[in-house]
Amino acid sequence: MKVVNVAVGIILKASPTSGDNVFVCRRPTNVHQGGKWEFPGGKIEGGETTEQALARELYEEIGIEVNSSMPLMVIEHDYGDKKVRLDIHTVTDFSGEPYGKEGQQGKWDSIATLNPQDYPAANIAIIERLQHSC
Ligand SMILES: Nc1nc2c([nH]c(=O)n2[C@@H]2O[C@H](COP(=O)(O)OP(=O)(O)OP(=O)(O)O)[C@@H](O)[C@H]2O)c(=O)[nH]1
Ligand SMILES: [Mg+2]
Repeated sequence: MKVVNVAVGIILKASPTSGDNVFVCRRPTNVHQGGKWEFPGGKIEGGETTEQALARELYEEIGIEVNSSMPLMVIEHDYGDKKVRLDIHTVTDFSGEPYGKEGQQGKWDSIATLNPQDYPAANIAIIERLQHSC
């Protein structure tokens, strides 16, 4: 099965006033892993670098402009119906206020209390990594 390459952004608030420090979105019900929460991002298109895809997807999906990003980890996961390779980057330096630009739900949430069950299975390792470093 072909692997789908995906750029994923962990959008971190520089100085959170409450515990809410990461921006997450809800996947529409009619798509792969629909209804689950996710870190915004999407498929890397032919000819794009991961950084270019990340910047494009984050502008399209949540309306922010990425100024810089840092590679965090890569996860490969086989869902049975689909194989994905997630190239995950943290983004702390961006312009604009993120929102669900495609009509999807979007919110700031607290890393410490993210529930992996609300996310696609590939995200369990991401959430563990984030929770162990905060
Ligand atoms: N964006 C995103 N995708 C994820 C995450 N975890 C995860 O398994 N995926 C999977 O990565 C794949 C591609 O992501 P996507 O559906 O956002 O791609 P996209 O924005 O280009 O969508 P489109 O092709 O409908 O425009 C999906 O199969 C999705 O289930 C995550 O945290 N964020
Ligand atoms: Mg997407």
